[in-house]
Amino acid sequence: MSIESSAGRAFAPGHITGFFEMHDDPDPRRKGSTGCGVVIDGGIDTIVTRGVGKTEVYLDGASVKADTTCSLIEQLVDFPVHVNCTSSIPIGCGFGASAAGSLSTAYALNDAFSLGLTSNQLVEAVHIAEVSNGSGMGDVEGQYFGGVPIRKVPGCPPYGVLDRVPSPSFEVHCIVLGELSTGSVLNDAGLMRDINSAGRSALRSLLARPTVTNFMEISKQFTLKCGLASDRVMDAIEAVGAAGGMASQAMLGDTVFACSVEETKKDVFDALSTFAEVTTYNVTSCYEHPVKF
Ligand SMILES: Nc1ncnc2c1ncn2[C@@H]1O[C@H](COP(=O)(O)OP(=O)(O)OP(=O)(O)O)[C@@H](O)[C@H]1O
Ligand SMILES: CC(C)(CO)[C@@H](O)C(=O)[O-]
Repeated sequence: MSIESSAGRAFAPGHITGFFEMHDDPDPRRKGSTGCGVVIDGGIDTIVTRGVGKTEVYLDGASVKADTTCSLIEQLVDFPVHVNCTSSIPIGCGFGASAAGSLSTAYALNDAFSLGLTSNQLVEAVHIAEVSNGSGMGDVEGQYFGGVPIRKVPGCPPYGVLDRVPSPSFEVHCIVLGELSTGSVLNDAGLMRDINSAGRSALRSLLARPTVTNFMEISKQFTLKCGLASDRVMDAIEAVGAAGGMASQAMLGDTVFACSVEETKKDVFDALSTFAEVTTYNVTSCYEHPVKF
């Protein structure tokens, strides 16, 4: 329901990718990534109203360029929109912020202006905006699916095929050490060859044993193979391992995400704290059970 006439509000969660493979295709709906990640309870909360003159996007109070969100809006409506995003995830650090900002905008527009679109139609519009701007390749599919989504076939519905690592809810602890531009990695053909070959075998291994522990282990192996990690990222991953937890690099960011069983949670948190401020998010999932990886 709209919060007032011609205003809409929606939240979309962040998504951290552990490993991925890119798939090119002339049809943007089929172009995208396969891989696996986690959907977190931090994300972007967006309010939209009809704009005056031109579309404007504000993020945490400041005006931003937001090309992805602007291309999404152009697909859905033919009038200017005022977009006000509030984020509880870092931007440009591997949390899928461009997709979360665009997906929340899509839901809010659908509500505010009674567009009558389904979730799949909104996801398709965001997916097209993401791949045509090179800001993401599969985050939006993960975000709408939730939990620990496995992207088995690239693209938006009905082309993309998703599944999930079955798991109760658990926490992920994150540290951001810097920024990594998604575009600069995706446009580097040499780097992408290594990433794609590592991503393909990672997906095969995960599907053979789809558990959170295996996801974390495979993501770490992927991080080691594709060489995107800074020294500090590698040191933090090692420190978490020594503290009894599991950690990997958030793709594509200069960011580490970690999880652990209850017994080592404090040690893992303390280990990460020596590198940077730790933010803890919850990964919601399909069933409830005391966490036991
Ligand atoms: N509605 C929005 N809210 C926030 N950022 C947005 C929005 N639309 C577009 N953006 C832009 O997305 C960029 C961040 O995207 P980028 O792909 O670099 O990282 P990310 O989406 O946070 O992480 P990932 O590496 O997981 O894709 C920022 O420059 C920001 O301006
Ligand atoms: C390309 C990517 C790793 C970073 O944005 C992510 O969008 C994904 O998993 O497709």
